[in-house]
Amino acid sequence: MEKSVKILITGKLHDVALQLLKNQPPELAVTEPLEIVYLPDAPRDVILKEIENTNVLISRSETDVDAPLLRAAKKLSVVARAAVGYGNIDCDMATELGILVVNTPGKNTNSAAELTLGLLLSLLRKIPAAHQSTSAGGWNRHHFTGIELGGKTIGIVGLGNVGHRVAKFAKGFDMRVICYDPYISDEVFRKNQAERKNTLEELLADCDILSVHVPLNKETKSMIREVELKKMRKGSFVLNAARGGIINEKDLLKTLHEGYIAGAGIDTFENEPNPLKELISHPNVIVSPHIGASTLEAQYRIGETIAIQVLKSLRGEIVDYPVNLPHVSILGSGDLRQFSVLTEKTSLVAAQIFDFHPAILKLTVNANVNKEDLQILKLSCLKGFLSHVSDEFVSYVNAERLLAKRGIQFEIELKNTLTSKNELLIEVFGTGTNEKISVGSVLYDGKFARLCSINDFIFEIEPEGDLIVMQNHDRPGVIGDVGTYLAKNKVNIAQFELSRNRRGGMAMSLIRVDGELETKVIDDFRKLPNLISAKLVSGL
Ligand SMILES: NC(=O)C1=CN([C@@H]2O[C@H](COP(=O)(O)OP(=O)(O)OC[C@H]3O[C@@H](n4cnc5c(N)ncnc54)[C@H](O)[C@@H]3O)[C@@H](O)[C@H]2O)C=CC1
Ligand SMILES: O=C(O)C(=O)COP(=O)(O)O
Repeated sequence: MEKSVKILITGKLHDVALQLLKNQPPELAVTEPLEIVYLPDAPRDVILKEIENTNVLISRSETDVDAPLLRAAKKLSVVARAAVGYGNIDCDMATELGILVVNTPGKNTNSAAELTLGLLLSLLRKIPAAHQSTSAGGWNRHHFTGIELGGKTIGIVGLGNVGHRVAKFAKGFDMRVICYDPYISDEVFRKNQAERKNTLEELLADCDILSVHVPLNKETKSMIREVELKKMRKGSFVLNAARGGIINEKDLLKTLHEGYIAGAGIDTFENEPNPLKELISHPNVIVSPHIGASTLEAQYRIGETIAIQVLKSLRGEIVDYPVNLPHVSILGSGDLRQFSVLTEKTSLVAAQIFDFHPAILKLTVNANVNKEDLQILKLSCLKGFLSHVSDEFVSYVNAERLLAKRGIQFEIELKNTLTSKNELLIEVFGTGTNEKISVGSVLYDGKFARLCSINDFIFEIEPEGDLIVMQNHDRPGVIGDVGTYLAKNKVNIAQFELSRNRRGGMAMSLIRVDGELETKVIDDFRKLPNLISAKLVSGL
């Protein structure tokens, strides 16, 4: 029976995602059948059980993808976060286990920013309370006198996707916008017409409304405590549509009780789905149940993007939004993709032919690629090498860590001497003198891949299927013996390439065979006359 790939979905997804996974467009089609298990409201114990044989997990913020869950997953290769914030995923553990984490940045930006403004207007114009009173038959116009946004100063912490959109909307309300974000350039501030504040303290002292739009991490957890809140002017307002805990909830509650902070609009809480009761029921607090991303439009974009990320990862392609991969700019580049496949195969050849303890793995690239693209070639090289020498599951995600664990040094060199073809050389050095092997390959026209050298021997052979790498004395009859032996064992030769250093000297042959070679066949092959060595290279 054909092996299927299990995709477990533990959060509500737009139907477009399910349809894309079920009816894959030809350019994203995967070979194995997909078993889609859609459990948007499953409790933890059910998820823990289901995860065991899951290959891909798609989740939203309610699923804690923590170390116990990741460890319980025996076959997991991708965690797809159908949104932006991935604080609910133990990315370090995922990396350790070689699991790729992807997300969908930018797809819910507008929705999150609109909700932030919605909370702000609701808060300053007391809309929810006015609604409640009026719909209950009341008509109390004086009680609901509010405050205008126009002319007020909003202090934004984090001028990223959501922050800059909030800034734009706030400008539309004639607000003054000031921001604190130490990680972005002056240019971005200028583009967003946001006044830069160099410290959080400066921002707090100068705003009427504080809105946080940073990820929750060690640095931002409780970055706004009582002491920070009290640096704001008395009667200021705060908004949190980012993550619960960025503004310390107990401290916020205290300043609300004291009347120091006039009100708060909150979408995200420290303890979801059971937020602090006193906070959510405070008369000056307006709340929503983490719905910043919950619009039809955002969910459509997220659903579409996450399904594409999952299909790309299953096809072994580079995904657009990796969370725990070094950034690579390979996107859409077919040539680079072919070149990275060739790099992996060349490295796999190298890994199968050296017979010393490796100390250094070196990749030399002679091609028209930029420095960022080199990163993907590096990972391909490490993956190819380690998938043969390591028993652990090797992926782009954990390849660097696994190499470091083995104490093997990695070197990389980029030469840009040729533009018409992409060449690469992989060298493995041992600790002793003369302990060195090198394997070279070339990609012609972005599609024709050839292995072209092993040490000083020159070839032109397709890196496909199984190869016998044979060293022999350059004497008459060797090729005949090899042909007869393989034919006797019903092994068909797909390609035979012979190279020698000098007449009557040493020769090396690469024999590409159809099908997989049995161990016994290669063991007996080594006993043929005039052979020095014969190595089997498989998995190409
Ligand atoms: N309520 C909801 O449903 C939603 C919540 N979010 C939350 O909002 C956060 C922001 O989302 P995006 O704008 O898309 O992310 P982003 O990554 O585009 O922006 C985050 C910004 O915060 C800045 N930053 C990081 N650490 C900082 C620090 N210590 N001090 C000041 N600035 C800092 C970064 O430089 C970056 O510019 C997400 O991490 C997510 O947790 C996002 C979308 C929906
Ligand atoms: O994008 C984010 O960070 C969000 O908070 C949205 O999360 P959700 O998809 O609603 O679980």
